Amino acid sequence: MQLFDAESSTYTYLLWDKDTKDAILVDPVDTQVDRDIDEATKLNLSLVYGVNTHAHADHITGTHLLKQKISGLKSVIAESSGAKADLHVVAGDRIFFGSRFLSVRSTPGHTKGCTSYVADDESFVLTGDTLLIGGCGRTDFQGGSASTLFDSVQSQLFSLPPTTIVYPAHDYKGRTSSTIEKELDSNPRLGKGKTKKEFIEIMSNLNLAYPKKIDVAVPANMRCGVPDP
Ligand SMILES: N[C@@H](CCC(=O)N[C@@H](CSS)C(=O)NCC(=O)O)C(=O)O
Ligand SMILES: [Fe+2]
Repeated sequence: MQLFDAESSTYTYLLWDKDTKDAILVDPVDTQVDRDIDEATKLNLSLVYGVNTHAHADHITGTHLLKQKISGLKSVIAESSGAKADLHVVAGDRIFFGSRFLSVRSTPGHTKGCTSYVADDESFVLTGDTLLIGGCGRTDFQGGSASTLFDSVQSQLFSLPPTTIVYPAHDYKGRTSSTIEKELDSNPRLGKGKTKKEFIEIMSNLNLAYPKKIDVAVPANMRCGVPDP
């Protein structure tokens, strides 16, 4: 299930095993944790993990609040993020919920710890801010690198089956999903025909304002969403 936070344009994903009802939330937002828990409760699910694709810069993750509200729930993030969590994952790991799992792919570039999570049957991939619909995450802070992001997308995401559905952590234009094929064919920043040199040039001329909450969000997210003491 895809859930949306309008303030930060963030997509949160609720995934579950339909037999065991074990469930996980990927990229929960602090202000939406009660909504997320309500959705899980309505479906009689048991939340086992709160997973982040990276230490977000634009909002505080909901993993800290989820841990406070759901007994036994564990937070998860990539070891390479340097952020605190109960469980640190590396490329090739599997995050199980019931008999279903997500495979961990390391996709640095937007941040140095960015991770994408691929469904066990490769039917979809949660790309975080690495690959957005018709775009990609910015590379101008948190150890970002356009060269690294280009390599991550080419090697770790464009190698997935063309039919794999792309579910990003954000969209700012109301779009909900894409596919690997569509992004390969027509992503204007790094789709077919775009060289790494062209991509680096594009990324160095985005001229985006810094996220409004960056100074609060990044330190909190490095503590798994614990707000400033
Ligand atoms: N205006 C928003 C922040 C928008 C932004 O910078 N988005 C990030 C993803 S959140 S770290 C991004 O990578 N955008 C790429 C793009 O091309 O838009 C705010 O103030 O929070
Ligand atoms: Fe981000």
